Amino acid sequence: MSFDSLAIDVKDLTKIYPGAVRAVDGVSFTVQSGTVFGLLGPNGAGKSTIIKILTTLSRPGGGSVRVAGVDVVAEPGPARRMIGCVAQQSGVDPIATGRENLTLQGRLYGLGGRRLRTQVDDLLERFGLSEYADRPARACNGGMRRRLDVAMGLVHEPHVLFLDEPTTGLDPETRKELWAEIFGMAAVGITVVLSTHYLEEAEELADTLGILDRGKLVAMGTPAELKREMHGDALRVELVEPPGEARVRSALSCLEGVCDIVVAGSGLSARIDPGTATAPVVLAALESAGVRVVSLTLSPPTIDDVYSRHAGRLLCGMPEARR
Ligand SMILES: Nc1ncnc2c1ncn2[C@@H]1O[C@H](COP(=O)(O)OP(=O)(O)OP(=O)(O)O)[C@@H](O)[C@H]1O
Repeated sequence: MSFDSLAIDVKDLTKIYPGAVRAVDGVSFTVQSGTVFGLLGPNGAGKSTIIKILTTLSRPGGGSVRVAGVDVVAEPGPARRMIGCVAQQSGVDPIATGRENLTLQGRLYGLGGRRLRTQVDDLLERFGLSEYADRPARACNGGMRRRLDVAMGLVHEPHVLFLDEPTTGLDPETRKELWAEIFGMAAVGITVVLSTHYLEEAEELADTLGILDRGKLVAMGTPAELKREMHGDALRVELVEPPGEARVRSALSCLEGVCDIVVAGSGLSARIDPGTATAPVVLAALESAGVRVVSLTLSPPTIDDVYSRHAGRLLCGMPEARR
């Protein structure tokens, strides 16, 4: 398949760090051009390592990676021209103006002359940065600086743009504006690879999601496909007091159609199938075990349920991921 349709092709990717840390353990996936791919996973799952390999900043231990048709290990130089990268840490020079930051970035890619000037002007306007064109970037607030970062990632017109947690720390309005930009990029054929801790953002933006856990790709599909794979309904129960996990598990784990039991404080969640028939059975079992219930809700699976199913062991390690 040509890179016109396949922007990323990763086969059996492995990276082992000293100390036998299998940061990436046999990961394979493809991303179609002009789509948004969201990479999710708890801390330490291997997201950054994969992004570093795909952007030529780290060499894989094994496997192959092609970005826009270019083998990133054999041809890192040409690969770099195909990709833009917006790291978590801002790459903006606070002393340089918005225009100087963009121009310098373009020069690093060998651009110059009228083409670069036009490109810089277009980006300043498109990202609402005209006001900062001739002012030092330190005058930008956090949201503006992030926009400038993203604009810098686009200055050489890459085929694939990598965004590592692009909206962390942004207010909701600025976050939504950046989402609109990301949709716009995909609409003009740029492939976007996004790593995020915000499940809502991943669901909203990504055409396809990959969920990583301990270096392995444990699930991949469109948000709708991933939710469909979850049978039954999500049950959420608010309890009068924290019940003790062992007590809840011994009451529920023998019931047919109940799985994925998670107890957190005075909250209990589980997957039940079939939903409406099993909910009364769960209530009765909790009551018999002396666990008092305040309320119970039943809902179709959400992306949070998908995530906790595949990578739930560390959900409490990334509380900001919950909506
Ligand atoms: N340079 C390194 N040397 C040794 N181990 C490393 C190195 N970089 C990452 N690791 C380990 O590799 C594993 C994957 O780390 P990675 O940073 O890729 O995960 P992540 O999913 O990006 O996590 P986070 O969301 O916290 O950034 C972790 O166990 C991490 O401790």
